[in-house]
Amino acid sequence: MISFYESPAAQTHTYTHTQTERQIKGSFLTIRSSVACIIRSLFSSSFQKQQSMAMANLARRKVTSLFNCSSDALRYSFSLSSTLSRGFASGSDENDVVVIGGGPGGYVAAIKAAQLGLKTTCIEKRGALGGTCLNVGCIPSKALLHSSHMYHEAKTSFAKHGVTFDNVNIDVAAMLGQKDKAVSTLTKGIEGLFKKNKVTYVKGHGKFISPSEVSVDTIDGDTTVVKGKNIIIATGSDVKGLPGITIDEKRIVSSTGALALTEVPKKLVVIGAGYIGLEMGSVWGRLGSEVTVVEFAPDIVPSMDGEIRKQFQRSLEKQKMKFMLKTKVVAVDTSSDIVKLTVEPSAGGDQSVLEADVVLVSAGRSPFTSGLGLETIGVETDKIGRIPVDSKFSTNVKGVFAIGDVIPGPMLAHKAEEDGIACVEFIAGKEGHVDYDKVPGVCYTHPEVASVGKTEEQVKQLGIPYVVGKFPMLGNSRAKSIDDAEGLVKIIAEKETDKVVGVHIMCSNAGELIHEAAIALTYGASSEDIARTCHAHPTLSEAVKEAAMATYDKAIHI
Ligand SMILES: Cc1cc2nc3c(=O)[nH]c(=O)nc-3n(C[C@H](O)[C@H](O)[C@H](O)COP(=O)(O)OP(=O)(O)OC[C@H]3O[C@@H](n4cnc5c(N)ncnc54)[C@H](O)[C@@H]3O)c2cc1C
Ligand SMILES: NC(=O)c1ccc[n+]([C@@H]2O[C@H](COP(=O)([O-])OP(=O)(O)OC[C@H]3O[C@@H](n4cnc5c(N)ncnc54)[C@H](O)[C@@H]3O)[C@@H](O)[C@H]2O)c1
Repeated sequence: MISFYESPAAQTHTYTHTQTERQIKGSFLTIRSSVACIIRSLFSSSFQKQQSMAMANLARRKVTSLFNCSSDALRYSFSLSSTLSRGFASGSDENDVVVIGGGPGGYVAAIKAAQLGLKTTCIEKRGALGGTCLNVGCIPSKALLHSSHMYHEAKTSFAKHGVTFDNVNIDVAAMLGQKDKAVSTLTKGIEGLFKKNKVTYVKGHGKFISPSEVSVDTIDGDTTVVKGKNIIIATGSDVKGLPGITIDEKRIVSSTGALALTEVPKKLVVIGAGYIGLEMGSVWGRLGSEVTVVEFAPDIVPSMDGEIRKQFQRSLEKQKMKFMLKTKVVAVDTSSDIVKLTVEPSAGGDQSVLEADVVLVSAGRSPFTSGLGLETIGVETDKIGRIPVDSKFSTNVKGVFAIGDVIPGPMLAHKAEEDGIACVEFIAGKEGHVDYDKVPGVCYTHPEVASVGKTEEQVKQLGIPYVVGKFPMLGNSRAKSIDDAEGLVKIIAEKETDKVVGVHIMCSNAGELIHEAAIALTYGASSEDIARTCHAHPTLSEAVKEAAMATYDKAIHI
């Protein structure tokens, strides 16, 4: 399934003012240096002539992108109207901005609002800041992924490097303790940032009583009313349950329970081969569980580039993860010590029974707005519970905004943060900018899989003539030197202009490598721009450069 996301802020603002200015400036600089190069080349060696050709090509492309972005600049200038909905507070109890929810969307929005000089209060009910991401999501899962990877490496790879020991054991309690320490350090850190930036923090459940008032049942048992000229809903998402399956967080767990299992289950069945299923399946698989993943769709991670996905699945299978694709769970029996799951083909057919000690339900997440009082003030939701917003993150109710997992778009922490910053910039009468087409996604398995921009399937569907350049990690000297050379870099560029439209990387540290691609896409770079950027040796990043060379010309080391 191909999904195209449209960022609210990208609907009218593909580039911010400064980006546009930089692009224009960059284009003129490139043209100037190209002209200088051409003049020089008339008198110089063939090497310099080649350089001038490249610069001329660069200039040609930059001019094309200059025209593209000048139309954005034009749109930008037409839409430069102040968006401050109800003015700013002046010395009263009323806030300029109230944020409901202290996750990556909410806490970042609150800090940014305070930095912009707005009187700001953030309401969070769980008693700790950081939302799903810090408390039961990104951070604890990455802590366990790291710990389990170290254990797995110690068991399977250290000896190859000459590091041997008599026995390797896993202490699950210590592993969970390390994870909890990472979480509490980070959540307390955000409280510190609130103090530093003078954000008022109210601990409790918030509920609208009017478009400018939120009643809060505090965790101390009191009730208070927080008033705001602008209110941002950043209440995030919650686990999407499946009909007939009751999550008890012991034997039938959501990601939250899977992050806190006190023993390694002998058999783990994962429902849903998305990010959570594959990351948490990897954690417990590395620690010794037999992992079977049941996926409704024909493929794992349906949004991933098809070619990368195939290699990724093979890699996970080598790690002994089993997949039952095009399969659905139709019944779960928990009446005995072993959980029994009845499964059948997604399209219907013969049933079979799977046994498990623990079942992880990871079939997606739903926007969370329960008990928020949206109906009291008339904020609309769509048929799957998301809050639709306009290009400035405003809901259908004036002065009420929404960001992060609770609105349409990728359910990712960094996207929620970008939403938060852009939303308060709009509230403050400035320009905000988020482009959902350039939000990187990373699956933190081993190898990691990271991508930004369009998949080959999407480019085909859009009918864009394209070229592909690939480079296998086997040809990368750093990957070989550390004996971790699984995977590849794949770059997709427009055939006519060489502009990069998608980058997909599978290798260890792909989640770090992807950001040079994100910058390339943001600045409208060509594959030649990436290839002609000097990359340090020996680094995994050289594989990105080589894939770029393979896109517009030829790679060297393959
Ligand atoms: C296991 C797991 C791993 C993940 N890993 C990653 C990852 O590696 N990278 C990534 O980018 N994303 C990851 N995600 C997704 C990421 O956690 C979310 O996209 C992100 O947290 C969304 O941020 P948010 O601010 O919109 O909402 P949330 O983080 O969900 O925060 C919303 C907050 O609002 C509070 N709240 C709700 N209602 C009220 C109310 N009425 N009053 C007061 N407070 C309220 C909630 O308690 C919550 O703390 C992961 C998710 C899970 C579950
Ligand atoms: N590394 C990361 O960035 C990261 C990590 C974890 C979670 N997340 C975010 O959290 C959200 C939730 O993650 P998730 O993995 O639960 O959702 P997901 O949407 O990534 O994957 C859910 C999977 O479950 C499958 N599915 C749905 N119903 C099913 C059924 N009845 N039986 C079998 N399979 C079924 C879907 O086809 C899909 O492949 C995602 O939006 C993701 O972006 C991100």
